Amino acid sequence: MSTARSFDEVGQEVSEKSWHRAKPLLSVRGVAKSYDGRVGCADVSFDLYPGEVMGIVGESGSGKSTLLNCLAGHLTPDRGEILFDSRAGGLRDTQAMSEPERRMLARTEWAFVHQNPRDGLRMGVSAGGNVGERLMAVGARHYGRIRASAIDWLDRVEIAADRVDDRPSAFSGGMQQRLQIARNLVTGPRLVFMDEPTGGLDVSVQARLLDLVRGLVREMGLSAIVVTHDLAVVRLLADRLMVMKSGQVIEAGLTDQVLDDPQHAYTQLLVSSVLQV
Ligand SMILES: Nc1ncnc2c1ncn2[C@@H]1O[C@H](COP(=O)(O)OP(=O)(O)OP(=O)(O)O)[C@@H](O)[C@H]1O
Repeated sequence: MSTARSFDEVGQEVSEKSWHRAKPLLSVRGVAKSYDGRVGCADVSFDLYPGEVMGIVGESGSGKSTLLNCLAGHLTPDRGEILFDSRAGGLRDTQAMSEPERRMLARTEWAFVHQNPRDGLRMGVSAGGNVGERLMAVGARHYGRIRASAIDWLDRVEIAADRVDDRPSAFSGGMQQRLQIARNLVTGPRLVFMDEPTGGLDVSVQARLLDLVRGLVREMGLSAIVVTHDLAVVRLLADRLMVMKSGQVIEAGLTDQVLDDPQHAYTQLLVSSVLQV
């Protein structure tokens, strides 16, 4: 059997190596998930590099959430492989991990920002408690330092220190979302999954939140996977983009390239429908 590779394969490998100069943080190969025969997502493969933000766009029902939940370990794919280059144990097959190992990964190296802050916050616990308990979950014990860290993180997400003892239910939607982000980032994760992070917010609140997220992602060198139906969100946040339709990735590439020169008719429709608004 010949082991020779085509010119394209070698060229792609060389250009990826020189472009990223790093090992992928997350490698996804052939991930598929169906619900009683209905396709959720099918045969999705990509690499995510350290410090890179990948956007996933597509219309409602195209499989974005199914894919994100498979990647984050909330759903078990029917097929495929998800490898994560963990700080603790090097390259790990996330599906082969035990449940406690996966929970530890989710607390330390991963974060998940839900569309609805209520799904990612403890509404009965103070703002400071929401942030501080994440530090306690990874071993912090000194009350003064935990509270100081919590106040520092509230400041980073533009929540005044005098709101530290208020419950999230006393916050606006935008503040709740910023608190959810603080709670997720306080432990210094490497990979953040975001499901429609600006969904359900007013346009002006969305813009401010996006600016904040973009600043934090850059400052912390985070890798992120952002699911959205809003092309403005990916334009601002994502380095690369995958477009999904009926569970399949139909187009992928650098965000500006895909949005400025969409190749697939469906992507062209998505882009032009936004331009007409
Ligand atoms: N729990 C479920 N049971 C059965 N079918 C499901 C379930 N969740 C999703 N699906 C189906 O899988 C397909 C993909 O849905 P998914 O929610 O992943 O899409 P999406 O792009 O995230 O949509 P939206 O933007 O509306 O959240 C759809 O046909 C949907 O009906």
